[in-house]
Amino acid sequence: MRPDCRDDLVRAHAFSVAERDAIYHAIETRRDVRDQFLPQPLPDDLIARLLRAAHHAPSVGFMQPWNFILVRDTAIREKAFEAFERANGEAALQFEGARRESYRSLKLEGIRKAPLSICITCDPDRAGPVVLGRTHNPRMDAYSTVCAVQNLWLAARAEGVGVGWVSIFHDADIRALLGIPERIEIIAWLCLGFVDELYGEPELAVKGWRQRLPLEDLVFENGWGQPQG
Ligand SMILES: Cc1cc2c(cc1C)N(C[C@H](O)[C@H](O)[C@H](O)COP(=O)(O)O)c1[nH]c(=O)[nH]c(=O)c1N2
Repeated sequence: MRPDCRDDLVRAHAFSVAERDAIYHAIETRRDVRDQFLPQPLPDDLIARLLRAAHHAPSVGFMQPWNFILVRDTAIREKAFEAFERANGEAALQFEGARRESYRSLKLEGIRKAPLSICITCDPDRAGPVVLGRTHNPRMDAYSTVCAVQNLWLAARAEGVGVGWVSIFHDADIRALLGIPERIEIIAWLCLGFVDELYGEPELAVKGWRQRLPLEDLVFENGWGQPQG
């Protein structure tokens, strides 16, 4: 056996079992939160840890294109909620009949209830016009910013903080509300706060909107549509 194939060497960089389990626990119990927010403000040191987690996300060419706009102000959050309501009325009309009624019964934001919102943006110019890894796909900077969102979301789960992503807006409304320049892309509006409970499964699944797909149907091998052997 080659010495570098010894099991203890191959696994030298793995976490301990307890650490590994904690990571999977955070991943599997992370939830999108809409209605379970408590009003207590989040401590500054906790918010700093969440932002640090987000800032340690991978990014194309290490461009770190993100900014984080913290919105605690009640009047601004109220205006964001009004923007959501306008867009949500339009969204409901995309569905017909019972599905529309079902959509209307869902709560799809926690903007007013959560004590903190964070708008996460992407600056495409952060690292100059030519970015290592972005040349053939300009969306890579946005994808990087989404990685930051997910880091924050998982760290929040570990901290007992609920996060809800709200995307039912016209960008122009949020841009005007927060003074975001045209060249900056709005990636996410996140609602954050401590929670009184968390769903064990996605709320949309619990409420019958849509179920988790079987993983085996989504995994191919060596080509599109080829099931695993
Ligand atoms: C890009 C993006 C955008 C949105 C979301 C997610 C993501 C990734 N989600 C949350 C989404 O509904 C939720 O993640 C799924 O239903 C799965 O549930 P869990 O996140 O596992 O609880 C979401 N939820 C909601 O109530 N209103 C919204 O506008 C959005 N927008």
